[in-house]
Amino acid sequence: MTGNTFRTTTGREISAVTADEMRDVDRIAVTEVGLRLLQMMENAGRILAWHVRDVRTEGTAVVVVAGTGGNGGGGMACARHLANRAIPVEVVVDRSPEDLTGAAATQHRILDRMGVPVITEREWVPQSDDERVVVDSLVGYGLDGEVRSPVSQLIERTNERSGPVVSLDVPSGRDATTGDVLGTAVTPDRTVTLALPKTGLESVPGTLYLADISIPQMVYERLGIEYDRPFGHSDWVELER
Ligand SMILES: NC(=O)C1=CN([C@@H]2O[C@H](COP(=O)(O)OP(=O)(O)OC[C@H]3O[C@@H](n4cnc5c(N)ncnc54)[C@H](O)[C@@H]3O)[C@@H](O)[C@H]2O)[C@@H](O)CC1
Ligand SMILES: [K+]
Repeated sequence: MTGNTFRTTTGREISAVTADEMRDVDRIAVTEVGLRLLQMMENAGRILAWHVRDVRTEGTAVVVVAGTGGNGGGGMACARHLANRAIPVEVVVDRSPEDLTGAAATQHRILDRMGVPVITEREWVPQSDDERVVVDSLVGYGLDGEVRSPVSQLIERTNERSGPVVSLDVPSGRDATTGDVLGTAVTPDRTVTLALPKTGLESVPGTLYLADISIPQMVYERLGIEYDRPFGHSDWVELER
């Protein structure tokens, strides 16, 4: 990242945004364009599921570790798309499902009706030889400070896994704007960030992909953010490290 831009592996320049700028993008997309959170989340979850299938070795199961916000909702949508392809998937939520609200509660209810196993942090005691792919959808740009328990434990357990780790939007525990590790953070093999790359992703390890969640150019124009439609044939682009 130079200045405030990343480059795609095909040489296109892409603006990077801070967490506050991304919150503004989210807000304008909803209030001025009328996009709903569940629509953007569905794009996130579906493209994340593609990347999980891309890293997964045939026959390996997946565990999605989900928070209670938009990031968690994206992870649960991803779990649904994997279950629809008969890929063994289990969801670990960082508190009892009854405490989920909004979009995360909607995603959870669907998984529950589909019979996708959803367990709590206390019930997730992974074996050391657990080769499963771990999807990190605990927290994205909504991290409000040092990571608190039980999220900190879930981050540690995710890092102890030997299987591949895919983070949604921002590796949990990293400040989306500065990239600082706030206590502890997931070390991903790949990060699938949404709409525009976050400035804090510059020093994050692993490969980095940008996913299209259907936010139109007019939102960026409204906010004075340089944006020239990075998505062509594919729903995602790889960003240079
Ligand atoms: N346009 C966009 O950028 C969109 C973003 N979406 C997703 O929504 C996320 C933002 O959603 P939210 O604003 O709900 O926030 P997040 O989902 O990023 O974070 C909130 C969650 O993190 C937990 N949390 C926050 N600070 C914590 C701390 N210090 N210690 C422990 N837990 C902590 C909260 O309890 C909650 O579970 C993005 O990162 C992205 O993944 C998608 O839903 C689609 C639209
Ligand atoms: K995350």
